Order: sequence, then C-alpha cells, then structure tokens
Amino acid sequence: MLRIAVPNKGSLSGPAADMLHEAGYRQRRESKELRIVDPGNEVEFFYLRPRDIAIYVSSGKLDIGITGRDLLVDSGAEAEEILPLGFARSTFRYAGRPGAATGVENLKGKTVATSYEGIVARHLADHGIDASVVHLDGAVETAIELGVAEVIADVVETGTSLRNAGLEVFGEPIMKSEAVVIRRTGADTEDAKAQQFLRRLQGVLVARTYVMMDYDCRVEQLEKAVALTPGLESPTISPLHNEGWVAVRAMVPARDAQRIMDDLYEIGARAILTTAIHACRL
Ligand SMILES: Nc1ncnc2c1ncn2[C@@H]1O[C@H](COP(=O)(O)OP(=O)(O)OP(=O)(O)O)[C@@H](O)[C@H]1O
Ligand SMILES: O=P(O)(O)OC[C@H]1O[C@H](OP(=O)(O)OP(=O)(O)O)[C@H](O)[C@@H]1O
Ligand SMILES: [Mg+2]
Repeated sequence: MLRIAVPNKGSLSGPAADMLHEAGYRQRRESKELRIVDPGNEVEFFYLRPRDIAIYVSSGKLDIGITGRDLLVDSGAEAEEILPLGFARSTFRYAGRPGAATGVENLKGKTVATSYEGIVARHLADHGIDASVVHLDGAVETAIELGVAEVIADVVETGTSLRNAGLEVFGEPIMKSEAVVIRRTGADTEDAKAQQFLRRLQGVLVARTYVMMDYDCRVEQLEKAVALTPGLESPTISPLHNEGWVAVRAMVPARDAQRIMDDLYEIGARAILTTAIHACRL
C-alpha cells in the first residue's frame, strides 16, 4: 500500500484534497479524520501538518508527500521535489517599514522575524550577513509594530497583509514557492505504485491546463492550421465527406484557446469547437 502525506490545514489542504479527488482517490469526509485508506487504489492517506510532511517523508515511513516548496526547503529534511502542482503559489520575501532597507546587504546587526527560520538563516549566511533571527509561528507582519523585530521575512501572495501592516518588500525574492510532491532523497524512482500516483496527478494538471480543440479546414490551409495547433505530439487529421476539407483535433493550452480560435477563423477554419478534458494520461 502506498503511504501518502497530505496537508491537514492551511492554504495547501483544500486544493491538495481537490486535486487528489480529481485524480480518482478517496478523500476524508471531515477534517478531524487523520488517516484514511483507499482500498480500491491501494493507497493510505495521512493528514499531517504541512510543516511536518517533509520530515515524515524523509524518515522513509511515508512514501510520498504534498507540501510547499518553501516548507520543504525550510525543514532541511532529506526529501526532494518530484512534481510541482501549480497551486499555493507564493514568493518568500523580506519586508520592513518603507526605507528600512534596500536589500539583504543592509541587514547586518538587525533582527528578522519569520516562521521560516531555516530559509532565512541560510539566505543570510549565503550573503555573509550576521543578523538575528526570531522565530514566530505566524502573523509575523505585526512583529515590527510591536518591536519584536526591525524586519520580517514572510510568504507574500497578493501583498495585502503587508500593505495592511504598512510594510513594503525589499531586495530580491528569497524564493518562489508552490505546492509540490516530494519523496525521500534517493528513493526508488522506479516504484510502480508511486509512478502511477504521479501519472494520475500529471493527468489532472494537463486536464486543468489544456482543452481539446476540433475544427474543419481546407486542405490548402492545413499547414498553417497545424502550426497554430501543433498538439502535444501531433494533431489528428481526418478526411471529411466534402472533398478538399479535413477535420483537425489537437490539445491546446486553455489560456490561449480564444486567441487560437480567432487565428484559425482568420485562415478559413470553421466549426471550431473547444471542449474540456476531464482526465488524461500522456
Ligand atoms: N496567502 C497565501 N497564498 C498562497 N500560498 C500561501 C499563502 N499562505 C501560505 N501559503 C503557502 O502555504 C504553505 C504554508 O502552509 P501552512 O498551512 O503552514 O500555512 P498557512 O496556509 O499560512 O496556514 P495557517 O497559517 O493557517 O497555518 C506554504 O507553502 C506557503 O507558501
Ligand atoms: O500576500 P497575501 O495575499 O496577504 O498573503 C500572504 C499572507 O498569507 C499568509 O498568512 P496567513 O493568513 O496564513 O496567516 P499566518 O501569517 O498566521 O500564517 C502568509 O503568512 C502571509 O501573511
Ligand atoms: Mg499562514
């Protein structure tokens, strides 16, 4: 049975459960459940604190985990990222009162509050900066106003939390994060059950980012049309009953679909349809 760690709370937990559900896995019905078995798929899910997931996975007791890249790096655990999942996207940044600093080089002798001590300590050390790091559990934006620190390092998504606290980011982003699938460093990459799990999640990612496009076009326009819709491998071309016309079918990125439909129409394609992909294996 494959043993998988899933975030039980916070920004990662809802989207992770949605993705697993879309991939055909049974998920818990209520938030107090800490583990469930999905016998049909031979998988057991453990609902754990996102911050602890890399530690469990590195211990080898759990095969795979879903967590944030920033949490993985912060933990320093012997686990590695194997698939980015595209949700819980954020950047990790320094912030302070306007004008407090312009970059990491100004932080010598300062106190930095953060929930991600591992990332910050390493970043400061990499830049040869001697500063104090104060660990706080959350709501670190308030630490400056309350005099616990001069600067913070925190997760930023929209920037609303910083603005509300009268703070501004400074310096280069320390890292970019999103939800990721992880496994123990050096784990067996050929494991068939783990491979199947990854293929299912990849299928969900593709189904979320691509649509299927069908259209008819004149044979003379086919080369131009195929250049607009090259598909993942190559588009399917079928003859139509009307001579001189073909039907084309190809996957296209969902965000480009309307532009591609306009361009196809311009070169004379007609009956252009897009449909959602519900699941896929590439
Ligand atoms: N506002 C946000 N937008 C996007 N991702 C976020 C946001 N806040 C946290 N994350 C990401 O979620 C992960 C942290 O999850 P965690 O559950 O520990 O914190 P949280 O979502 O802030 O929840 P809580 O603070 O309620 O515990 C990290 O990978 C982080 O980058
Ligand atoms: O840039 P924004 O869109 O405002 O998002 C970033 C904020 O979201 C998270 O906070 P959360 O609400 O999880 O509280 P916490 O600080 O207690 O973790 C994070 O720690 C930031 O404070
Ligand atoms: Mg938080």
